[in-house]
Amino acid sequence: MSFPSSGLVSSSRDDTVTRHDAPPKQPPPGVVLDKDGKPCRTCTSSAAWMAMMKSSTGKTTKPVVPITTPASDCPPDVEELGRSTWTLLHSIAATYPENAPPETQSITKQFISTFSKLYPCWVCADDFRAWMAKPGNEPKVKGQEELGQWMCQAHNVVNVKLGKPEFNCNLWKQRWKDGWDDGRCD
Ligand SMILES: Cc1cc2nc3c(=O)[nH]c(=O)nc-3n(C[C@H](O)[C@H](O)[C@H](O)COP(=O)(O)OP(=O)(O)OC[C@H]3O[C@@H](n4cnc5c(N)ncnc54)[C@H](O)[C@@H]3O)c2cc1C
Repeated sequence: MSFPSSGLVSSSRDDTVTRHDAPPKQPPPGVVLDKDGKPCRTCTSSAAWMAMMKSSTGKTTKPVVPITTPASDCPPDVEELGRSTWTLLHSIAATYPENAPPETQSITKQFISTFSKLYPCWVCADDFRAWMAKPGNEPKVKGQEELGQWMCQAHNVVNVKLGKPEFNCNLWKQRWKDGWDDGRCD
């Protein structure tokens, strides 16, 4: 499926901005388009994706049973991708050295920089890179506590953007390393 020549501003991974000249055509509500005008699945919630599929065909695909959420072995939407990625990123912080040697600090900075260019939700990646580029927001990689706090702060920026509550960063280690003090993870 494609939405050619959307007329909308769309951005690409190399930070160029493309304007299509054809008459404007709105993407379906909540659906983010890629630079080539095709819907970006990893930038879109599964609810918006399925609504688009339904409206484009007039019916759900393979309607053996009413489908309200995709099967668990479908390509990830923006939320599943995000949850999996935060799990990886916070887990890296949770297993990071207390005091990282220079080589480890260097590869961690490289990893975060590369990650922010390759993240499959391009709108998310663009915003993440823009936030990191602001003074004071560059990755803090000297040791575990510093990296964990920075990751928590970065995650909170996205939480706020999405209208979600901020996470208490004093608790990041219980959530991602030690388990909760009440013992439910033991
Ligand atoms: C770099 C990045 C940028 C993103 N940008 C966007 C975007 O622009 N638009 C969009 O729609 N989605 C974006 N996402 C996805 C979004 O952040 C969520 O992952 C997604 O909405 C699913 O949210 P969730 O409520 O299931 O929990 P998530 O936000 O995925 O969090 C998973 C778990 O982490 C814990 N947690 C929550 N906040 C914190 C924190 N601050 N520190 C430590 N632990 C925490 C909680 O226990 C939570 O259940 C982005 C993801 C990443 C990795």
